[in-house]
Amino acid sequence: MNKDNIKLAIAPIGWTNDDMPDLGKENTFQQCVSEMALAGFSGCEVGSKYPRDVQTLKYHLGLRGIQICNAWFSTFFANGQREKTIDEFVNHMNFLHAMGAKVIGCSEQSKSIQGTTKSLFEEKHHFSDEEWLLVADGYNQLARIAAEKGMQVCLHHHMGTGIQTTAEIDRFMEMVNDDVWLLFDTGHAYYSEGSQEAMLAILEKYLPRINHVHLKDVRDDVVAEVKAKGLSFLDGVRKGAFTVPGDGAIDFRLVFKLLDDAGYKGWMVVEAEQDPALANPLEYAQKGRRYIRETAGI
Ligand SMILES: O=C1C[C@@H](O)[C@H](O)[C@@H](O)C1=O
Ligand SMILES: [Co+2]
Repeated sequence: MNKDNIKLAIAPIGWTNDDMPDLGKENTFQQCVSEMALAGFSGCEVGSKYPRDVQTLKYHLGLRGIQICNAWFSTFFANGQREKTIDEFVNHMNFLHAMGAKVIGCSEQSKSIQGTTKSLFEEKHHFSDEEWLLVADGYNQLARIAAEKGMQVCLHHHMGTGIQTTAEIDRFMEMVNDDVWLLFDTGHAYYSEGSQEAMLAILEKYLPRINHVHLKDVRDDVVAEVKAKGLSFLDGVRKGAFTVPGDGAIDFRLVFKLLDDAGYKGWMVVEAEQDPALANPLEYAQKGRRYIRETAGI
């Protein structure tokens, strides 16, 4: 890949899991960001253990040559919580802006089952026409607010949410304005659609609308178990559904080629939540970094 176009980051969720804070609770913020730098990354997203004071966070990241590229934001438009979502979004955006990030990765969490014990493949919510209108209108509004700060909003399609499948991503992207972008997550696309081809089809279709990329690999045998036993999203994470690029079923050479051919400019973030007691975060960060060097040439 063209190394002038790409910056490589890693998500802190491999050290301490924000969805299940008991996973990796022993890992400290400073250990996490030191190991990110040691593994060869120059950026990261924001985890629950990070200091939220801008000066303190900049100080610790500056020591290690790490930049903040994005932080997850949950929206609740379909639930009718428009004003509350927008108020919280403005605070979140201002924090990210102060940290120098350019994108704000959002996930529509109304009726999401990602943090519940519900069966991932059997009990997911499907938005009604009315809910879709609320979501699209809300995201158009967030994009307008972000543009005033010179920032961009992107939607994180996610397992267990109302915007998970190819059809749901299509519907969302058709309904929103062109200044709402897509955060493409390889792992969630593969997990949802069940094949490399379907995952790549989403990437190819939305290349001009993708402004942030999460690189997650998937272990097929764990996904099969989640399906067969009717397990939840979090059960799957604990069992190791996700891992770093090069350690699962996805052939990332095709992902990198599509992005490179399209002239993608921006961050690629290794994001591989699994149990840190089973997958040493530094070891896996190094493994993912090595694979990217060998396959993307960066
Ligand atoms: O971007 C993400 C953030 C996490 O909190 C989430 O559950 C994970 O799967 C993901 O893709
Ligand atoms: Co992600």
